[in-house]
Amino acid sequence: MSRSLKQDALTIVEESIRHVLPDNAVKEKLKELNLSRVVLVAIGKAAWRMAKAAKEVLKEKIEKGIVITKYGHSEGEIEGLEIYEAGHPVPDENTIRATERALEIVKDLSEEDTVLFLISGGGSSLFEKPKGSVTLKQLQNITDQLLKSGANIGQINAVRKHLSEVKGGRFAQKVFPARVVCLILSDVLFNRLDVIASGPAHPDLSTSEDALNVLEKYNVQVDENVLKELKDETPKILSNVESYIVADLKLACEKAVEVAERLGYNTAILTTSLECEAREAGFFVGSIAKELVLHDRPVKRPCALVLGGETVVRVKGKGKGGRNQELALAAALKIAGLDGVVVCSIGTDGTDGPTDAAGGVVDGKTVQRIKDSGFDPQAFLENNDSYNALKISNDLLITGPTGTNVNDLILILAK
Ligand SMILES: Nc1ncnc2c1ncn2[C@@H]1O[C@H](COP(=O)(O)OP(=O)(O)OP(=O)(O)O)[C@@H](O)[C@H]1O
Ligand SMILES: O=C(O)[C@H](O)CO
Ligand SMILES: [Mg+2]
Repeated sequence: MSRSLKQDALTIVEESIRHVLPDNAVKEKLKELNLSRVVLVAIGKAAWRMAKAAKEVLKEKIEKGIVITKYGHSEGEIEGLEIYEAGHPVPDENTIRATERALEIVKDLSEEDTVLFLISGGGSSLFEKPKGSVTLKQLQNITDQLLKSGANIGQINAVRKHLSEVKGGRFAQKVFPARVVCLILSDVLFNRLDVIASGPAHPDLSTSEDALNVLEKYNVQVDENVLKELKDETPKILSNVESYIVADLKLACEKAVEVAERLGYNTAILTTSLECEAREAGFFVGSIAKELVLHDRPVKRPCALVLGGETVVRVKGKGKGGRNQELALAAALKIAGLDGVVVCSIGTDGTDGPTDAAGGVVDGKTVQRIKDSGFDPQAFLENNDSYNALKISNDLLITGPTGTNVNDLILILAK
C-alpha cells in the first residue's frame, strides 16, 4: 500500500458522498411514479440538486415551484422555479419570507393537484413560519439554546414541530385536498419521517408533552406565550401524503466499504446509528483504532472500519467547531503516538457546525503537531474549539457544500 492512509480516507469519503448525491435517485423515482402535472416545493441543503433533477425528468409538467436552501447552496437558475436561500441552522427573515411564498404557491389547490415535495436535512431551519404569537426572535433564541444543549435531533424537532405553522404535518394539512408526493433524502437515523426536516408532510409521532419534556430536560428558557402555543397538538393522521426515501446514511456506509475493499482494505461497518456525545464517540473510536494497531483486531490490517451516525455536543466553551471535528480531536487524543492509523469524521453535507470545514482527519501525530505549536490539545477540547485545534495540526477537511446530506460518516483506517 503505497498511498497514504489519509489519501485513502479522502478517496473513500469522496466516493461514498458522490454515491448518495440525490440526482439519480430522484430521477429514477420520478420516472417510476410517472406524475402528470405538479407544483414543486423543495426544501433543505440538497433542495437545489433535487429540484434540478426533478426538472430534468418532469420538464414542463412542473407548473410552478420553489426551492428553499441554505445560503451558498444553490447553483444558479432553474427554469420555471423560484429560488430562495435562507438561514441555517437558525432560521432568519429569509426563511419566513420564502416559506410564506411557498404557502402562497400551494394555496387553493384541489384534489386533482399534486405537490411534489423534495425534502432534505436542514429543512427545519429553512422552511418555517412560527405559529401564532411566537416571534422569529423567540424561535431563534430557542433554536440556539436547543442546538447547544446536547439534545438529539428527534428531541429538538419535537419542540420545533409544536411551534410551527408548517412542521409536524401541518404543511400537508394546509395543502389538503391536494396530493403530496414526498421524495426524501434522509439525514436522520433510522430514517424517521416525522423527524427529517421536522416532518412537514408526515403525521407527527411526538406530542406537546414530549416537547415540554425536552424544554425541561435541557433547561431551555422560553416565554409564557411560547408555552401556550406549544400546547396545540400537531396532526396525527394525514390522508393525502405518500413518501419515498431516495438515499440515506446506510447507503453511504455501504459504499464506503465497497471503495475501501477496492483499495485493498479488510472492512467492517461497526454501526450506522452512532448516537452519543461527540467526544465520547471520539474516545471510543480512538480506542478501537488502538486495538487495531496494537493487537490487529477485531479486523486484520490493512483495515477500514466504517461508522455512520449523528453525535451531539453540549457546547459549553467559547470555541469554534462541529460534532465531527470534536469527535476527530477526541480520537486524536486517544491515538497520540501511534503509527499507521487515521480517524476521519465528516458531515456528508460538507458543513460541520458553524464552520467552513466538513470535519477532520487525524493521525497519531496530530496531538504532537498541536503541542509543537505551543498549544494544549486537551484545552481546545474543553473549550469546544476543535476547529482551531485541527487548523493548527493541519487536519481539517474542507469540501464546501456537497449537494447531499445524509448525516455523518466516520472511518478508522489502519495498516
Ligand atoms: N463550538 C462547537 N463545537 C462543536 N459543535 C458545535 C459547536 N458549535 C455548534 N456546534 C454544533 O453544530 C451543530 C450544527 O451544525 P450543522 O450545521 O453541521 O448541523 P446539521 O446537523 O448538519 O444541520 P441539519 O441537521 O439541519 O442538517 C449544532 O447542533 C451544535 O451542536
Ligand atoms: O432539518 C432538520 O431538522 C435536520 O437536518 C434533520 O432532518
Ligand atoms: Mg444534520
